[in-house]
Amino acid sequence: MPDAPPPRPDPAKLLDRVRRAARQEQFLDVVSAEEATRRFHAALDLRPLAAEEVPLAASLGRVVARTVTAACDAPPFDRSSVDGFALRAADAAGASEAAPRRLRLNAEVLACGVAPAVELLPGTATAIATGGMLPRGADAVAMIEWTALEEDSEGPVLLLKRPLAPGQFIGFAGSDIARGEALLRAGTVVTSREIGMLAAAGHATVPVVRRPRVAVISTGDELVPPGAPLPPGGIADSNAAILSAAVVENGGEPIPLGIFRDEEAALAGALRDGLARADLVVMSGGTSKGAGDVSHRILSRLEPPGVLVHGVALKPGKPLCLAVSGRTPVVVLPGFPTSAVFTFHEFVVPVLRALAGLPAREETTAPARLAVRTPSELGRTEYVMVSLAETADGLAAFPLGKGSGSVTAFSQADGFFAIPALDAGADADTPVGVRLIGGAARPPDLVLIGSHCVGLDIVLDALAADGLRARTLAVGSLGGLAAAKRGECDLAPAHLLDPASGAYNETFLAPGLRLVRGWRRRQGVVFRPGDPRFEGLEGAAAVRRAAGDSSCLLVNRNAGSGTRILLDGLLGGARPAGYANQPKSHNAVAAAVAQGRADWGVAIETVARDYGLGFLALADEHYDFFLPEARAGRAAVEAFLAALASDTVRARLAGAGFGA
Ligand SMILES: Nc1nc2c(c(=O)[nH]1)N[C@H]1C(S)=C(S)[C@@H](COP(=O)(O)OP(=O)(O)OC[C@H]3O[C@@H](n4cnc5c(N)ncnc54)[C@H](O)[C@@H]3O)O[C@H]1N2
Ligand code: MOO
Repeated sequence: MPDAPPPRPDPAKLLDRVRRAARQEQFLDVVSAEEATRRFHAALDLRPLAAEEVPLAASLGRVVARTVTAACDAPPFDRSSVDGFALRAADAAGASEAAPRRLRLNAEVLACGVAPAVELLPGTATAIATGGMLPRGADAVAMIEWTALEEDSEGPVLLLKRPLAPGQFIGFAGSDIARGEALLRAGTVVTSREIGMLAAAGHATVPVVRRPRVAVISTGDELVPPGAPLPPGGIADSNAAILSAAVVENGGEPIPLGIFRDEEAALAGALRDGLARADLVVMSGGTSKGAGDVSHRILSRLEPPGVLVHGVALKPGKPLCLAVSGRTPVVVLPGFPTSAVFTFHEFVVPVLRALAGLPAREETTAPARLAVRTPSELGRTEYVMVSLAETADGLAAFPLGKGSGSVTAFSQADGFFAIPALDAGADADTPVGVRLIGGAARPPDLVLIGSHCVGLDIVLDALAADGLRARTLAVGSLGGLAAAKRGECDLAPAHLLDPASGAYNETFLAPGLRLVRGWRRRQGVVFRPGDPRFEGLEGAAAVRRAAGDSSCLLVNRNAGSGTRILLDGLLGGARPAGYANQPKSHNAVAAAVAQGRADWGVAIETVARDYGLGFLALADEHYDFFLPEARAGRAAVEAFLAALASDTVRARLAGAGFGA
């Protein structure tokens, strides 16, 4: 875990934002998403790129550029479809077990790949294998099982015991594929099946649409390549990774140009490079800055028509910039990862697919009911990422509530719905149409809504090993309890302390709910190891001491959390320095202490250990599960309960620091 000092804001960026806000001119001209698309498409040539001929082996997933006709027949000649004897059907007329027809056997055996040399004359037969080429004169094949062989003075004789119809057991030339027939049409995506057909019809190569090359540029002084150590304030460049992969998913070929600082010459060079090598240039970051900033100055020097849109009335995605240099689209996506990927899918993917010759992406909308009231910003169409859960009355949509900066929202969401620009929000129970992302996924076997705990991953891993897929929605203990009461989940994990009784969870039980015991989590004071203000103290004493030391900065927790209730109880009305800093998770508390932005806080022991922090125990909290009676009999719920009770899972929980 990082133990970095606090990130330093880029003063130039901040100043620029302040100036812009003061001038109230954030963007050139904020337009609707429809208008943005109209302007963009009007300036582009959206026909598929030119064709290129590629070897069959390289054609998988490519888009056929023009109609491909069969170069030869399949099968290429009339052939036998059984092992037996080629003959004339007329010679088999009236044949039976009792009165077999006698045919003279020709001195030729037509194995596969043998060109017949002997013409089949009336009254004769030629041995032929499955796939063998029919000799001239033959019009049917008798299965070997219907025949017997004899020898007379003139040589071998075939006894045929059944009559045959003309054409019987013959696969005629061109009956599967006829030479000149259209095999594949433009726009077909090549799969293994198409490749087999092309090979059979005599093609070693196939004409496909050239893949649009997309230059991907990340901008930002804070960015580092994924996996590289994060300096203070550093952020992994996830946009380039997700955008490059999405380019491939939509028929393009990414050209990752890397990370560029907000430095005019370097960025201008990267853009020139992108324009020279690619059919489309996608940059991300630095676009919400006002006129006069680096990317703005660079884009203003594009060939006409240049910048078409800067600012779209939607969320996420307001600062999107759409430009065209000559015929090449240049798009600057917002830096925030959810905004970047969302606007990429809305504005860039349709262009990319058109250039790649792919049909527009299929979109499925599922009707659902909004689970909780969701506020939204007036003046912008807001797209809300949601997870779906099945209930007795259809689907319930849970907003992920992670914001534009999230790197997980787009991959964890099942879809999104829109709140119109003129609404300030949508009430709970509003019917919404959820546009599904990534097609209609199989619904999970088990839905857990409530508080998250790393211990839960241990139980769910055991279920996954048995092929059961669980979905967890972290909405906090109270949110989970409400969802359980509404029947929206199978289990609601919670750690709710009743301050009056000191008991966990029990007193929150409601009719129709059952309480399943989970595990205990040790809560305690976290501090940087070696800090003499804490080392060696007992938990409650450390709280008292720190609360009385104004140089000792606290990181608190949000109201309503079990941890906050515990801490408030111990503080007995004291308000130590830092009390107003109230993040919503154990990890945020640990990160603040580890990075030196605070000196102490209260978190669970496993998290303290993960961040390499010192820990002084305060209390054991119970992490349990509310189970709606109506869901109790479900096989996946039974499996969860069995896993929870199993020795292996219990041992793993204990190993991770969770008590029985
Ligand atoms: N005072 C105002 N502040 C902001 C406004 C505003 O109107 N007034 N707009 C907000 C909106 S909306 C968005 S969206 C963001 C977008 O800002 P930028 O496009 O200028 O992006 P940056 O400032 O460069 O970065 C924002 C954020 O995203 C992270 N980032 C950037 N690139 C990447 C990358 N390649 N991989 C991962 N993460 C990336 C960056 O570190 C920042 O945290 O601005 C709001 N602010
Ligand atoms: O438009 Mo920004 O994308 O709201 O977050």
